[in-house]
Amino acid sequence: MIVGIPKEIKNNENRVAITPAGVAAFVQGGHTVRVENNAGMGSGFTNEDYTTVGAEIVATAADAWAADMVLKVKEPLPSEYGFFREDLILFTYLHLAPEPELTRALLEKKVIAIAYETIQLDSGALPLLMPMSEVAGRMSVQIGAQFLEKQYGGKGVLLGGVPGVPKGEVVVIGGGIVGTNAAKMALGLGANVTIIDVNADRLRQLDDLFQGRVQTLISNSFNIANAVKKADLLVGAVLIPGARAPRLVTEEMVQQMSPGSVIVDVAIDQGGSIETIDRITTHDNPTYEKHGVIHYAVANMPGAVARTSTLALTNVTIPYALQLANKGYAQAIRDNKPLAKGVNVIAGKVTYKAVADTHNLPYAPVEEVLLVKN
Ligand SMILES: NC(=O)C1=CN([C@@H]2O[C@H](COP(=O)(O)OP(=O)(O)OC[C@H]3O[C@@H](n4cnc5c(N)ncnc54)[C@H](O)[C@@H]3O)[C@@H](O)[C@H]2O)C=CC1
Ligand SMILES: CC(=O)C(=O)O
Repeated sequence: MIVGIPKEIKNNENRVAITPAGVAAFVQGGHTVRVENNAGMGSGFTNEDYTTVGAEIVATAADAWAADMVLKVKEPLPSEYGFFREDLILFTYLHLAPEPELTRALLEKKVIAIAYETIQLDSGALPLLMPMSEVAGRMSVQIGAQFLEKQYGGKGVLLGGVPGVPKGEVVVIGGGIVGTNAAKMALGLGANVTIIDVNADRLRQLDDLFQGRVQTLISNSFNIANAVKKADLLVGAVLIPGARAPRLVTEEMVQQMSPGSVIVDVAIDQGGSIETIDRITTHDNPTYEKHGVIHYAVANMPGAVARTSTLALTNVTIPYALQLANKGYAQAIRDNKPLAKGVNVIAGKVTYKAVADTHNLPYAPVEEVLLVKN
């Protein structure tokens, strides 16, 4: 199989979908890997690092997309839709719920679109989202701490306080991977931390994990309103896999926050969980102010710490990509239930229910589509 690795083109997206170690594994399996010129530079991998282990360097994005399977990091942008074609295997983050146009383009061109973020183990864990959620969760607090500083427009609160002075209040909505990692960092800085989740069992686990050092609250609008009001830093970290993020924090709640507070909505890649977040921001221009509150809504946060993120991401994506290459997509999907859950679009059908429901499109189970297709 020919595997293509285009250079990422999203604003400040420095990650790349393969490392030299990944190339070596594909080449050992008898595959050809075409890496776009300088695709790895943002993560510290030179063209030579790739050619040494057997990759071909290709000059243009079109050359990299002319492959049987394209591995990427972020969802394709409109300028890349022209590379779609029938039976191209596209393995990447897709986040289709807030992306109707991308969904339509993948359907029309009958791409086999497999989303990292919906591959799911029987335990419910999302193994290809997890490492980037660890990164973004940790980053959310360091970013929030920075924007709380006066010179960045914040209210001038040090999250850990100092003896004799109140600590900062960090409120995290969603106690999964992002939320847990945000809480770890916030506690490490010495802040007061509240975690809100809809799943009471998850709150019990968090209470054990943090040995009572965080306040846990069940998610309802009353608890959210009270917690948001006192937050210096609010982190949005909810997820319903595949679906648009629920809007849990209303504009009225944001108006109750004190001026110079900061919101970091990590869940923006699934559409965002805060009503006043009405746009995706970029690393170049990461914040805007509304009701005196700083809003941060960057959808590719890990791109800023690309070396760490590329290594962490490819550790988990490449084993699945190798199965797709070694067995062919149909057999790989049949053999691997978690991988099958990653298939969002195939043969012009939406095969992930939450995506179909969000866009009011018919849903077709992937197993049924494969039966008809092959
Ligand atoms: N902006 C960025 O660069 C990045 C964004 N993300 C995104 O962060 C979000 C969170 O990801 P993970 O932590 O990995 O997900 P997760 O599945 O580990 O955790 C989500 C949590 O939200 C909770 N939840 C669901 N509905 C809720 C509600 N109504 N109220 C309160 N809690 C609720 C769930 O019970 C779960 O504990 C996802 O949208 C993910 O794609 C992840 C990495 C990077
Ligand atoms: C999860 C995701 O969208 C990212 O790492 O950019």
